[in-house]
Amino acid sequence: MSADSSTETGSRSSRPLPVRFLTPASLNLHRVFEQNEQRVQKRSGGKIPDPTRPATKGKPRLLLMGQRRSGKSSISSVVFHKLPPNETLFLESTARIQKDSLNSFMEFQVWDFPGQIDIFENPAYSFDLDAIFSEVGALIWVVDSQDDFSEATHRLSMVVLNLRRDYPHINIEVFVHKVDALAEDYRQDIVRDVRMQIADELGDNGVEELNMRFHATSIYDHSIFQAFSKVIQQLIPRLGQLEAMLTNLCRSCRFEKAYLFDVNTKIYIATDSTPEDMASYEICSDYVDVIIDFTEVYGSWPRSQQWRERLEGEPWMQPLENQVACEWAESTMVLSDAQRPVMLREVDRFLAIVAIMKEGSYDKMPQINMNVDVAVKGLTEFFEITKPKDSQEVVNPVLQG
Ligand SMILES: Nc1nc2c(ncn2[C@@H]2O[C@H](COP(=O)(O)OP(=O)(O)OP(=O)(O)O)[C@@H](O)[C@H]2O)c(=O)[nH]1
Repeated sequence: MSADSSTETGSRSSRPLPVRFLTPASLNLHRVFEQNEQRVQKRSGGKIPDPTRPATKGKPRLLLMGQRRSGKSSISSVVFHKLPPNETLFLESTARIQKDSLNSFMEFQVWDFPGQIDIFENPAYSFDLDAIFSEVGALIWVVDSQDDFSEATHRLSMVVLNLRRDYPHINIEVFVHKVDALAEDYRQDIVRDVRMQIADELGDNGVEELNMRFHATSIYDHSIFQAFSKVIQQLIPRLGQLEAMLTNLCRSCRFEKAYLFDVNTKIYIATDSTPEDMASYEICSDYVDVIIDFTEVYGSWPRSQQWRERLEGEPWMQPLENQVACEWAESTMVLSDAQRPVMLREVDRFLAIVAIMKEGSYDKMPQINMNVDVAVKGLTEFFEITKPKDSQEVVNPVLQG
């Protein structure tokens, strides 16, 4: 879609909005980097992803591990291949490690491990641990919350004990999964139980610090995308600077909330510093869906194609040769219930800024668009600066029994 698809309903507020102009000076990223370094260290407890460390040297790898039928393949299929959640009922059990290379804003791989294989204990299999764990960005351990999870927590504890000496940098993320069957109030109780079981097991083995994060997830709502967003954000060097840019944009444009989305997966790779809430993520994520559906029907392509195919080919808003050239995609819509405009602006072929604006700010769209232009330039420069120098894939053969 090349044109602005702005629509507006309801009355506009006459109250003038103090929309500030961002200037190109805001693009002095090196200065911004320095200013924010301390703040980021404080917020992340000193654990900033270091772009030079081995885990992110090549294509970062996400490992999906856990018990049989815990939902690993379903998660991968729903998040990265747009499989409708109901269709995961027909997925077959994974027999071998499934390696998926994803061509997204950042190149990374997802390895789906068969639940029945215990790579540390099963003598029938011989694994080159270095080939598996040396390039890992995060190990995602999936626990089925609808099942007895004592075996799952025990196996995770064994994995942690086996990995901590040789691969201490690996981020371990625990997805307490299938929480859709649990009442809202009960979900955090289950997460707490899982956490306590793991803490007890590790404590019995002399490990006091529980160096992992827990997420309540389900493929039937947005929680799985939110959890993956957190996982991916750990892999982004200088995430704090991205957040600072979005916070700056929110202040200058009076946005309530802004996200930088990977449109293909609907993972958000950064947001501003205001507290995160599921509702705003859902609105923005659904808006990405609307725009994608709309462009499939009315976009600049000769025929409707799958989004994935387009991403692998031309940029998402590439105009046809015989059409008037457009430089980017943008869209604004006013939600009829809350009178709050939502806007989307393409950053590059993979990324888009999606923001919820304050009521009445639609009147200020020209200034807002100019500020967003500056932010887009800043983001483009950010990714240029932080692009890994040596992003060539390191091929590590994995021995399978
Ligand atoms: N209710 C519910 N069911 C889920 C969810 N995620 C996955 N499932 C179901 O769990 C079952 C097993 O899912 P799989 O993705 O095949 O599990 P797996 O961990 O890959 O299993 P293995 O390949 O045997 O290791 C399927 O019937 C899915 O539909 C979820 O969030 N909620």
